[in-house]
Amino acid sequence: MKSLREDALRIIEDSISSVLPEKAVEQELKKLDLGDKIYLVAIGKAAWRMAKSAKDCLKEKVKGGVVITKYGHSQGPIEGLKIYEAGHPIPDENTISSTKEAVELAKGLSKDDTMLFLVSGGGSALFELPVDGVSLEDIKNVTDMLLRCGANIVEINAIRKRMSRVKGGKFALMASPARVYSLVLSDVLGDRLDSIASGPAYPDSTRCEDVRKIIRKYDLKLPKHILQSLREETPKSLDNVETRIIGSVSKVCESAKNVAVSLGYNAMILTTTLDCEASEAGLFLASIAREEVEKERPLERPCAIILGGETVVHVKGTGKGGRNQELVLSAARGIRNYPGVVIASVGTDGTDGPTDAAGGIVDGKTAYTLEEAGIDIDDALNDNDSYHALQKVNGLIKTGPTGTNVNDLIFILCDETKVREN
Ligand SMILES: Nc1ncnc2c1ncn2[C@@H]1O[C@H](COP(=O)(O)OP(=O)(O)OP(=O)(O)O)[C@@H](O)[C@H]1O
Ligand SMILES: O=C(O)[C@H](O)CO
Ligand SMILES: [Mg+2]
Repeated sequence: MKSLREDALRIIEDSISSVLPEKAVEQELKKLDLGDKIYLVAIGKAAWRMAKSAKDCLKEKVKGGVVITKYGHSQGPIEGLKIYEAGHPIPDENTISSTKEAVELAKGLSKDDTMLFLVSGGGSALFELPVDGVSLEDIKNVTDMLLRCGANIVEINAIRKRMSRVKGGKFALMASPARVYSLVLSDVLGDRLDSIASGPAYPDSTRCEDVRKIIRKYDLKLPKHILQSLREETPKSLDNVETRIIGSVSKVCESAKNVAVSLGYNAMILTTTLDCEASEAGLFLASIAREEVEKERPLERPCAIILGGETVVHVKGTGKGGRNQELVLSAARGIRNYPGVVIASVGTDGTDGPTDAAGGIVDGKTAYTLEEAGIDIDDALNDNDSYHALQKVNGLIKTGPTGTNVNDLIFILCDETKVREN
């Protein structure tokens, strides 16, 4: 063990590195025998990096492929693969033209071929070919409406799947009789495989009646021809697909736990689906930390209590910040004068809200130091200005873009300092 802060930063660095797409793809491919006629399709924000790693591992066994990622996310040519960039979060013409290439490739496969399908978050916007009677313009309009209405990703994607010829398991059907191996980097809490990138190669668990409920719940005003497309049911089973999750918030949490144990902490994972309001989560974490110091539970100290998830912020102020920064700033109020406690929270993609920080870190001195500097934490939270407050107390964590995206890692570290200081 070093200082709580140093250990916290080490836990963050090592656990994020365990879910970098390159490493995760390589580790999984080493375990699989995909034959020597492999065709690759990669979609999502991590598509280029996943495809590069796969090509480096499988070399000339890869006979061709298509990579579709967000503008600015590809890093040059990969031999033998076609690389495309397209619109995100709203699809555009390039989404359609590059998806057509992937569809042509899939339809041309025979039973001796294998498709390696690499999936990451953002895939819903980047991989799209509308069903007959639905235009790109329709897809753009409905996507915009869905992103604004407050529906969650499972609900949004239940609708997108039905307007699409490739989502909701339909892409895997096109590749039949070839086998499809799908490696997935999850950005959906609970790792619902049919929701991640709208599950192009996974049986859909949502039904048309769910879609009707979602339309009513958010009072969506959709044109008749769109409603018509939403009546078509999606595949409920696929017999040519195998799927592995190679990165997720659960994996980051497991890895954080292992690093904490190796540094000498007793460690546990409390949840991997934290999804409440960020400032409430901060207060809750602070109360757990106090329980540790005062009552030595749930773990014996020194200890690490680890959570994964994605909290939400209803932005009302005009300040600068992100959900992770807001969570720890809120927590600082509850661990005031507890010297043996640190609470940290980071987005694994290295970006927390519209800021250059990945998240934040606070300890028992943070609240006091802010007061000395004339900053009121409640005022800062009300103005959603966590960035500037944390900046004053060396509380920002900056990693730069990490190249992965598997939600957020949040944890408490407690050492054996017995008492609360006054
Ligand atoms: N001043 C602020 N304080 C706190 N949170 C904010 C502030 N401004 C924006 N946000 C939050 O930041 C969120 C966007 O953050 P971020 O870019 O990390 O998104 P994301 O959900 O991680 O998306 P992606 O999947 O593209 O990584 C918004 O949903 C909003 O709630
Ligand atoms: O692309 C999507 O649908 C989201 O990123 C969830 O995977
Ligand atoms: Mg993010």
